Amino acid sequence: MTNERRVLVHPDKGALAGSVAARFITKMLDILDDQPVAHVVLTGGSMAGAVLASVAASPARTSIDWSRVHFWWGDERWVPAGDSERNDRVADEALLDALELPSGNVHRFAASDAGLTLDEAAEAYSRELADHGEGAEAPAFDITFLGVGPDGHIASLFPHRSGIQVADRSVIAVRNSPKPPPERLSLTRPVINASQRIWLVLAGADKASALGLALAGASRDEVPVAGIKGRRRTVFFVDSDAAAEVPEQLIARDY
Ligand SMILES: O=C(O)[C@H](O)[C@@H](O)[C@H](O)[C@H](O)COP(=O)(O)O
Repeated sequence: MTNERRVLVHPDKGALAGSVAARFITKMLDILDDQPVAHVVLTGGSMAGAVLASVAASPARTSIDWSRVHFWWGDERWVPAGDSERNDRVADEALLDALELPSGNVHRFAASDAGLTLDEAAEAYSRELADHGEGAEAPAFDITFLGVGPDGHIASLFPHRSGIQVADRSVIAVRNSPKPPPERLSLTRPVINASQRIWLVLAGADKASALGLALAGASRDEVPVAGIKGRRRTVFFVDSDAAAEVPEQLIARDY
């Protein structure tokens, strides 16, 4: 097995969501065969919603003992609980509401109306990560999903901002985000890269340039996704529009 980054191209968004959902269910079964608990990081964005909705719609999802799965988020927007702008709303509506999960398995970032400052909320999530880290600052996540912005941002780590360079903490408070809302919470790059598997899901022509640059060796300061690599596997699941600028030798077509 190689730890090189791989790009799997699908004909369109529907095929992409279905393929990632099917692989997720299969991989979760494998992981839970080998270990008592799995840790999964979720993301916001439309493709993440489509993947999770496809998991929810799959009859095979009942074969997973979801009580052994812990869900975390890569980033969150600093808005009130339940706000339609929150990244956890995407996951709740697409999948989590349909699963009978113990509440202790769902690890949300604090909401802006929880009575904490942004910095306190970052510290609270750091502590929660460490509580499940078995001695490390965070769990070695089994699967981390990431969306990628047209500017190459992942989680709330944006180009030419200090967040992508932070390595001394697991969670940062983000202010003046170039994408609204301005205040956010985000995992840092080292914690994301400590994941066993990182699955990036991207669709659309507006992602082609960022993906092409990242795979061609751009700096993480310029294109944050360029700095992302999991311990065992890093897979870019993309549609053909997003793949337009990927070097041909890196492409595997999944159809
Ligand atoms: O916090 C956010 O603003 C979003 O979560 C964002 O980071 C998203 O993940 C990417 O922009 C990809 O989104 P799409 O899948 O909708 O293109």
